[in-house]
Amino acid sequence: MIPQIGFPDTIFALSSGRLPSGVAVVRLSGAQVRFVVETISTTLPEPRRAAYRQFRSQEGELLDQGLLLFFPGPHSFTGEDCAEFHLHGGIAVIDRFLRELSSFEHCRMAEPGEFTRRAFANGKMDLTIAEGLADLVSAETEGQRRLALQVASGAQRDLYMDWRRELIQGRALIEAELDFADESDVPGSVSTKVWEAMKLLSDQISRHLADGRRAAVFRDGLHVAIIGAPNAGKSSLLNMLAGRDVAIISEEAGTTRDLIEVKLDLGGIPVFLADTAGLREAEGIVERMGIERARARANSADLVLLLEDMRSPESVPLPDFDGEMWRVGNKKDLAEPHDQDGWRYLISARTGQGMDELVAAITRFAEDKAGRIGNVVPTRRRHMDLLEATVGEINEALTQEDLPLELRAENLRRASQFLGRITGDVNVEDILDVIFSQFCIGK
Ligand SMILES: Nc1nc2c(ncn2[C@@H]2O[C@H](COP(=O)(O)OP(=O)(O)OP(=O)(O)O)[C@@H](O)[C@H]2O)c(=O)[nH]1
Ligand SMILES: [K+]
Ligand SMILES: [Mg+2]
Repeated sequence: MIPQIGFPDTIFALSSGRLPSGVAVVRLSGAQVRFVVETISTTLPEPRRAAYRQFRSQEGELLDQGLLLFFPGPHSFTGEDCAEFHLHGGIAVIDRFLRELSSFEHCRMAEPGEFTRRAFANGKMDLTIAEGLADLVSAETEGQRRLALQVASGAQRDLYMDWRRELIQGRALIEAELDFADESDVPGSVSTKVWEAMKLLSDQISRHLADGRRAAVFRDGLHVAIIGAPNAGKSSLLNMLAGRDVAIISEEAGTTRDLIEVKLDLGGIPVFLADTAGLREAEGIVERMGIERARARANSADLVLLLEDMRSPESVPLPDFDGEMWRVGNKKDLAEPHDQDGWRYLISARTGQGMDELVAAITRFAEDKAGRIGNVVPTRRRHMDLLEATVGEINEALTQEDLPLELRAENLRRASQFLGRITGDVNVEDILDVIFSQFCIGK
């Protein structure tokens, strides 16, 4: 049985979404749960079975009626006694119910992520699984959901624990060789094998880091900027791709002054698409500022769509940009056949011609950037930093061949500690606040 770490407070929160809603779930965890449940609904229901009950205040006033579930510790999400009240999702209902819970001694509202933090403290999950759950709750695209689920199901933890075991074993072999050096007839033979294995491990972690840099696109999204001369049809293209009237369109050159951004979901990848001010020698200060923003945005984009009116492509002062840029010819509906040279894609932002091809191409570009989901990848900056530190230690051990073996074994020890910090097996007290504060309340 997992020993329960004694938290003094019983915590509760609205764990379901925004009110009003059909049903709202209020979750509790802690030592007072049995008492609270018995007081509000007279008796404790059978463990893990939904019971239909009336819920009453300590003064006997009817608060609501609905389903109640009781999960005795340690076989619960947090490892403590837990309960769930399924209430009517009215603002006043929930407000009154939460006030009632606060009136119990040692009961208080949970902090963001506090349920999961208790689950971690009680050995119910490692840190990567906790983080995967947070990502699962906040996943907005299919790609994010699949990555988060992979992490939440423990694939990342298993991989890092394997690597850590390998490091610990390597170090143990080297230390054994040191201890028994005099008796060994072929000194150095064991450690040679260990260093070979460590080289393979270091390469494997480096590849994993490279996959992680690609997969960051799932989290941070792909940034696409539409630039071009005034009246090329940039805002028309943005509206067409967004499927709604986000930006003002007019025949007046210089309509758009500010950056206008929409978020699309292309192939499960979040794509941030920005409409920008038309590039020209502007008279007015506001337009000049808008053009400055357009350039800055194009410079930091993963992909730039340079939009041109096919009938009269004007050369615009291009931002100096070394990323991917596609020339896209617009107003195909108005253009003559001989106007059609020199563009990668031809579209009409008014009629929608060529739009499917363009969207498919941006989606392919995003997918290439992100790599395939399937490999386990590090999903957070925190993982990347610690993995880089791990590789750094291993490589130091590998390259410092003239150093005494003790010191090189010490590098391996530090490497395994860095890995242990990812899963939370090695002292992580200092970072727990940061990690769990990013969760939502009620999780
Ligand atoms: N016929 C036709 N008209 C278009 C097309 N795309 C845009 N237009 C028209 O061209 C004019 C300018 O379009 P906008 O989308 O405002 O152009 P813009 O590039 O955002 O212009 P600025 O914000 O001023 O830089 C509007 O009158 C649009 O209706 C197209 O594919 N076909
Ligand atoms: K315009
Ligand atoms: Mg515009």
